[in-house]
Amino acid sequence: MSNPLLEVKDLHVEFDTYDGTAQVINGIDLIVERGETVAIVGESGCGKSVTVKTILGLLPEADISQGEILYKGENLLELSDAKRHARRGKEMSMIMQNPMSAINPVFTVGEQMLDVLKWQGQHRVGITDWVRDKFRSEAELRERAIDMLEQVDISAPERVFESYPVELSGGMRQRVLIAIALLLEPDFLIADEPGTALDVTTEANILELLDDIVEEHDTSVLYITHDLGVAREISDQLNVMYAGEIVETAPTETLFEDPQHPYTRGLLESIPQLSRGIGAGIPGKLPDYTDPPTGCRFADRCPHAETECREVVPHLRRTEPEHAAACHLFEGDPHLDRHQDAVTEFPYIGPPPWQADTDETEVDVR
Ligand SMILES: Nc1ncnc2c1ncn2[C@@H]1O[C@H](COP(=O)(O)OP(=O)(O)OP(=O)(O)O)[C@@H](O)[C@H]1O
Ligand code: NI
Repeated sequence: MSNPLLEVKDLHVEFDTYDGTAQVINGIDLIVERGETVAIVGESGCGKSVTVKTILGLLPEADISQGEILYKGENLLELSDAKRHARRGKEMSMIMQNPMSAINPVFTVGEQMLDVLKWQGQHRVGITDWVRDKFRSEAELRERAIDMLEQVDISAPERVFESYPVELSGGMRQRVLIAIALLLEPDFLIADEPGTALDVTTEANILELLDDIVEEHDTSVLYITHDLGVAREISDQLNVMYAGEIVETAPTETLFEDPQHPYTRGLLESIPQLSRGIGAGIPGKLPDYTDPPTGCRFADRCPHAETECREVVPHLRRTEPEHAAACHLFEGDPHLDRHQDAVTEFPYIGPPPWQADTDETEVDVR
């Protein structure tokens, strides 16, 4: 059977807020196979960052009320802080959403890179490695850091090595962050919207770069984005997230060819409006996490919602061998039939946007 690198099972994450308990993550299941790039897409506030920060153990204020996070078969939630920290150092690495907040402004790029090489690497290595690392000369470490800067396509690596973060452009800083994240050759890389702070061309470059590096080092990646186009480009498996739940998951191409959940379909249809943000094409907004709906969290925005949808939580279920959706329209065969009707009457579910384009072209030609 499969032996995934990461398996998140029925994860629930809550926060205490002034308005009460915010039930942000509501039973997420997630699998990252070895060597695979998995994306999570969803609109702003749907819980993407909370999910990845929980995986990395970076949210001490969060209450993880239920669930398991298995990494190489070991439940991270049961590990001591020290052990978790060690995993994070070598095996897992993260590229943060905001490059400026993730880099320390008072140290040069080089100082920060050397720091990672000297200290973080130590947690993971055996004693022989440790002794070897300890006596490895500063010059050697410097060489390795500069080599990594070169690998992320920084053309003047020596100069960047000596620079302070403020002296660099946003794109350059993001490259530096990628270099730092890859320094210890992690098995697992989490990238939380590494492109958001950048202009489109720079983002495309960064994506390409990440893709190359990941292939070369056989790294598994969990990639967070609110951009379906980006997710399509970079991922093998796609998870659509809505209000702290995974509402649909499938191999990326399958998901684009046969989107099933009404939310996914809404997202695909609103691609032309992406400049206004994902989800902007779907009327309504995310529910209040301190007072979430009883049934489907998307029901209020779903023109096809029925009584059952408002009363019963739809769980993620397999609809095809590699495809799962959390929607009552897909529960059992009779419901599948019901879905066939829904396809024609559902306002968001016309033909997918790219097919609509093709049809139009054909009409023009005639
Ligand atoms: N430490 C916290 N305490 C209380 N609520 C939090 C905390 N961190 C996040 N939240 C809430 O959890 C929800 C999900 O936030 P999250 O940052 O995961 O969204 P996101 O999907 O990453 O959005 P974006 O695309 O804007 O980054 C939000 O409503 C947010 O206010
Ligand atoms: Ni986020």
